[in-house]
Amino acid sequence: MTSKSSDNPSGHPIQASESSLGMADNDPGAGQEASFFSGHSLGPEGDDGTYITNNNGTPYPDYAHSKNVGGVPVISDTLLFEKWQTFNRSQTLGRVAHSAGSGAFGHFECTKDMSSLTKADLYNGKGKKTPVFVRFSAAFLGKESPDQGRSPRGFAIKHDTKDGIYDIVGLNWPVFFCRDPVQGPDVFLSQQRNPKNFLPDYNATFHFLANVPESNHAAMMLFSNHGHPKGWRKMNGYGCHTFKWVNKEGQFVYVKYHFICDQGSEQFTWGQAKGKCGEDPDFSKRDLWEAIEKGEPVTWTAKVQVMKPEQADAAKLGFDPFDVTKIWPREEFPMHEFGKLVLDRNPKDYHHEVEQAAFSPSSMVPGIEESPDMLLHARMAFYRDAQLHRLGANFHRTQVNCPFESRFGCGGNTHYIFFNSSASKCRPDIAEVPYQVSDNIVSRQSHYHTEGTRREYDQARVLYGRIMSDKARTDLHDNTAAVLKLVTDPDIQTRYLAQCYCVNPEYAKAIYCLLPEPAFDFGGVEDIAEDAPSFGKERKFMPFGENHRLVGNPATIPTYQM
Ligand code: HEM
Repeated sequence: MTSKSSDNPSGHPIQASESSLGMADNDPGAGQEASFFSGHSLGPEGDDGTYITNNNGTPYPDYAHSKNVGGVPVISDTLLFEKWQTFNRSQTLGRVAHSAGSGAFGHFECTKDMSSLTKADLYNGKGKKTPVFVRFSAAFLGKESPDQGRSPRGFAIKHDTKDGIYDIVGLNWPVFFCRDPVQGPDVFLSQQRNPKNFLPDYNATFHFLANVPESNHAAMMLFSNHGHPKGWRKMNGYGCHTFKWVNKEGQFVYVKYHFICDQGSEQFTWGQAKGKCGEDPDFSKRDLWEAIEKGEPVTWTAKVQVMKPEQADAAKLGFDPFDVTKIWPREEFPMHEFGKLVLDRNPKDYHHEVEQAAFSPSSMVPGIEESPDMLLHARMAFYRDAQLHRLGANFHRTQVNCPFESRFGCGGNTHYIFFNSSASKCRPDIAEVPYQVSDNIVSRQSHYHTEGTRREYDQARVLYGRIMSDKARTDLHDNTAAVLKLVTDPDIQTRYLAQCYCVNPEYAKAIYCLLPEPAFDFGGVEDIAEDAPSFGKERKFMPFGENHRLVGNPATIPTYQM
C-alpha cells in the first residue's frame, strides 16, 4: 500500500486501454494495490523521503527484527504476522483447467458495421474500439509446466463493452472433445495426471478417445502439429460453440467466430516442441511478452460465419450446427470479416491481471445469446462456480474483471438489487429473444443427429483426406503413434484405432504400422470398426426419431406481452 498519491499505481488495467483510446471516464477499481511491504509513507513533516509501510499504510519500524520476548516471537507482532500471512496467501487457487497461461491488453476494432445482424454495441459502428484483455493458455498441463507441451490452447477474450463484459472463451481450433456436459470433466481428467502416482495416464487419454466417437475430430487436431503451435502469437482463435446474434428487431442468426492470426498460423513439429519444452519452457509466454515490449504488431482478423435459423437443419446439413464437435463448412457458410483484435500492452502485475482474470461463456451482452448447445449451457453455469471457489465471491470486483459500466445494485450497495425502485431500472430492450427447441420432454435422450452413425466422422475424414498435406498426415501418424505406444492396454489401442479406421482406414493402418510390436493384429481393428460409432453410447439414449435432433427455430407463437 502506498500513502503517497504520486506513487499510487494506476487504477483499472483495462481502463488504461480506454484512456489510450480516449474513452476513459470511470474508474471502479480505485487502484488499490496490496503491495506487501513495498509501499511508502509520508515521513515527518517536511521530510519528502519514502518510508516502508505495512499493508495498512502504517510505517514499519524495522525490516530485520521481529518483536520478541527473550528471543521468542510474540503474537502481537502484527507486522510479522501480516508479512507471513500475505506471503502464504499470495496465490489464489489455480484454475483446474487451462492453468498455464499469460495475457495482454489491447482493443477490438469493429471494421464492418454488423447492426443488421446484432444489436451488440461493440459490433455496431465501423471504427468502434472496445478495450480487451486476452488470456492464452495450455488446457491440460499445470501452471508451471512448459507451455509448448501438447494440449489445446485457450484463447479467451474479455471485452469491456458499454453494456458490460463480453467474454469469448475459445480455443486454437474450432472443435471440442465432447458435446454432452456430463463428459466434460472426463475430457480433462483423462488428459491430466493420475492422482494415484501423479503421472500422465495414457491409458485414460486413449480410453476416452476410443469410447467417445465424436471426440476424434478434436483428437486429430490434438495429435496434429496444431497440438503445439509456435507460441500464442502464431495461432488462430475460435469461439467453437454456435452463438446467436440478435438484432434490434428481435431477429436472430446463428454465428461462429474465427480470429485469424495476422502473424501467420505456424506450428512446431513434435520434435521441435519437445526441444522447446526443455530449452525455454515459457516460450509462448515470452514470445508474446517480448513482441509487445518491442512494439511489434500482434493482431488477429475477426471473421464470422452466419447461418439463418431455417438453414439450421441437421437432416439437411448432415451434422448438427449446435454440436461443438463439428465445424460449419466454409463453402456453405462463408467467412465475413468484421473486426481486428489488437494486443499492445503487457500486464503490470501477473497475479492481479492474469491469474485473477475470470472468463465465462455466460458473460454475454445484449445482442449475443446462447444457441441450443448443451455444452455451452453447462459452461455458462460452471465457470462461475469454478471462479467462486478459486477467487471468492467478490472476484467480479477485481480490477481486471470489473465492468466499467456496471449499474447493478442500488444506492451504492452493489450486493442488493431492489427491483422496484426508481434508482434501479431495467432496460426494456434487452430481454433474450425466444426460440423454439425440438420437443418439450426433459430426458437423457440424445439429440445429436450424427450419433451412432458413420456421419460422426465425416468432417474428420475431410480434414484427413482433403485438407491435410502429406507432411501433415505423416506428422499426425508419428505424433499419435508416439503416445499410443505408451498405452499398456491393447484393448484401448485397438478401440482407438477402430475410431481412426472409421475416419479413414489408411489413417488407422499408418498408426498401427508405427507401433513397436503391437500385441494385436490389424484384423482385430477391422473387426470392431463397424461398431465403433456406438462405442461408449448406451443404446436406449441414442437418437432414433425425427424429433431427435437439435432445432433452434424462431418461436412461432407470441411469447412476450407487448
Ligand atoms: C466440457 C467441458 C469443459 C470443462 C469441464 C471446462 C472447465 C473449465 C474450467 C473449470 C476452467 C477454469 C475456470 C476458472 O477457474 O476461471 C476452464 C477454463 C477455460 N476453458 Fe474450459 N471447460 C470445458 C470446455 C471448454 C471448451 C469447449 C472451451 C472452448 C470452446 C473451453 C475453453 C476454456 C478456456 C479458454 C479457459 C481458460 C480461460 C482463462 O484464460 O482464464 N473449455 N474450463
